[in-house]
Amino acid sequence: MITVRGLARQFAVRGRTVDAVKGIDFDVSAGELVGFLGPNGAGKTTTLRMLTTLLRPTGGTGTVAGCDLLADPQGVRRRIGYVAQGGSSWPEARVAEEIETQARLYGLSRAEARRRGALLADELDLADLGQRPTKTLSGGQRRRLDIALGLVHGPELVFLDEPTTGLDPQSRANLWDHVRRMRAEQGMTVFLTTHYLDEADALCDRILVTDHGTIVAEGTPDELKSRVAGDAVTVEVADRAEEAAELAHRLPGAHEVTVNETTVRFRVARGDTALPELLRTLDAQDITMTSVKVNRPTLDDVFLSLTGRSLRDGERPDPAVEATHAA
Ligand SMILES: Nc1ncnc2c1ncn2[C@@H]1O[C@H](COP(=O)(O)OP(=O)(O)OP(=O)(O)O)[C@@H](O)[C@H]1O
Repeated sequence: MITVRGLARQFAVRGRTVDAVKGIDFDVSAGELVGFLGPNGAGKTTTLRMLTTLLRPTGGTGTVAGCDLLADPQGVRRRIGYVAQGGSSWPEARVAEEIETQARLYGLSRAEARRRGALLADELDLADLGQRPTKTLSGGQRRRLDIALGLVHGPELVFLDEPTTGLDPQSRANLWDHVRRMRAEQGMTVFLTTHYLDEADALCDRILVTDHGTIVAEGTPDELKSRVAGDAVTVEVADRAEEAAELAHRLPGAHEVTVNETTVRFRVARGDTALPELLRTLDAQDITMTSVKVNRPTLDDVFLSLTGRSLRDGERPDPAVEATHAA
């Protein structure tokens, strides 16, 4: 459904070149729900705008929904849905009217637009809001309307740009349910960008992890997590942390042992089975353990091990580039 090879985009910013996307390759099969995960500024939106033909690549080739990205952008546009970050509804229009109007813009007959609008409103819990002006909707309702508008012409492939940014946890979980159901019922292919690890984990069949304009890893959430070797164990001791770390180091399979003041951290294949032994050895040496925590690997650990940074750090954008955006 999507094939890209060497896809690249450069921007000229104040006499210098920004490589927003640096020649990426990937494939998405029909019916897959794929997440494009990365921190702010990684190149997610730029990639999405190229795939939806809103931005011309400066390098590479691609086929989207069976049409060549460069030779047949109109064919691509006809076959896809795109839900941008900011949404695309007219503030004064009523919800039902807005869905129908956009369906008509895609060439559906009035009857078909009405039928399709009612179906989507039903599926996305918008049926009771049909007469409300779109400007009065809550964040979650508005995102559901945005998605209805992106799907109104029955696309085989839909792109969602950070669909749940700014929503509360309840609305996010609700929206995930809707996306899953619509995918299951309509057999669509979904490609979404996100910087939420839990979203990628809960929703996606497969994840492409991106950073600084390149793809640094890809796989199912479980495959990616299994790349990080073992559980993360964090032990607090009353004192003598260096000695505790030495003892932790001797546990079978323990690795990446670090000490920070009274905290000892390490990784081990099974944290739950390693702990009783650690407790015994600490006890035998009269070292008091005050707390302990075992964490299963997360996608953030994957990102950290691949890039040396946490996705949660929230990188500061490049000020020169930001200034250009604002201008
Ligand atoms: N029109 C533009 N002109 C100049 N630089 C740009 C432009 N659009 C994006 N960039 C730069 O390209 C890089 C990638 O930006 P992009 O918006 O694709 O990242 P992102 O991963 O979508 O981030 P976010 O999660 O914040 O939306 C950033 O350094 C950004 O500042």
